[in-house]
Amino acid sequence: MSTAPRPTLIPFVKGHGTRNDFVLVDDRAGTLELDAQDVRRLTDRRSGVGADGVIRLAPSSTLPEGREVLVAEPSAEWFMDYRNGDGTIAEMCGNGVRVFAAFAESLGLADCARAPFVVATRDGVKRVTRDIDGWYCVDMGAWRFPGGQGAVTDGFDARVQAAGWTTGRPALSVDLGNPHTVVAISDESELTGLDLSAAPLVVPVPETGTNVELVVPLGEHRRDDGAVAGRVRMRVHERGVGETQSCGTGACAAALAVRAWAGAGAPDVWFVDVPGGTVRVRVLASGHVELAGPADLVFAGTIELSGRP
Ligand SMILES: N[C@@H](CCC[C@H](N)C(=O)O)C(=O)O
Repeated sequence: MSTAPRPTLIPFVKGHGTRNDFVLVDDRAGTLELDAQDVRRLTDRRSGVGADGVIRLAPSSTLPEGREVLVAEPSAEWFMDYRNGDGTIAEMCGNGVRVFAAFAESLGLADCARAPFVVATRDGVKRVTRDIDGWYCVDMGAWRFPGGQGAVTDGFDARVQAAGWTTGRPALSVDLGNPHTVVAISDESELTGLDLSAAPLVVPVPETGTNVELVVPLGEHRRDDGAVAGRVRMRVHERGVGETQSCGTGACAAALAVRAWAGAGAPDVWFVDVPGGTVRVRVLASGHVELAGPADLVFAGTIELSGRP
């Protein structure tokens, strides 16, 4: 075991995507070990930087999951090592991967307006581009309803009970690499008034936990280009974090669930309004789903990580 003291002054950049916020750490050397306690220290909103999660940028070759990705996609040089605020590891983060791309651009590792940036994640490869409005578009890959075709036919395979509800309501599980459970709320004032300070109960209890999206379908509208798009309002309680202002994989899950409930002929493009802004979800003919939205880097600093109890 090495006796060399690890560096305790960690430079970081703070970023967010529709106010889902992250501490970004540049570990191009691939030598920084962040444990769960470090993550909780970084994300603490009073004694740390404050964020929903931590994202470490590291060479894919330095992590087993990264090496696995490199076999299939040798250009996926950089790995998005995402951790929830409570220190747990999650497979994927949709807002995070956009912010990761903006961070990589700031380090000169990518130019998403010129060529897709190929990111290695625990959910495989994600390709990120930047459009003329400055939004980052991510091919999030394949998605599925774990309840199978039955879930699509019946529309539901689970029940969710939020605080104040006397009983569970029908919900749909959606797998975006990480787990989601989507429940529809009929009116916006009920959604606004919901107490999400505790995780809603989900039955059957998901083995590895779940992110819960509470959504109000807002109907469909014709856009200027003639295409029809759907709109959804959403609040989310994230596994390993609590209520957040936005969740990119959650927005994809919400759009996919509402589209399935709407039945044949439902639009492929959905705008998802979250407390922190709006993102766009597009269901692609390839069977993949695309997430688009802003990504902002807001400040940089250095934080002391020593003095662990
Ligand atoms: N905010 C993220 C999702 C982060 C991971 C999630 N909390 C989980 O544990 O699965 C997003 O934008 O997708």
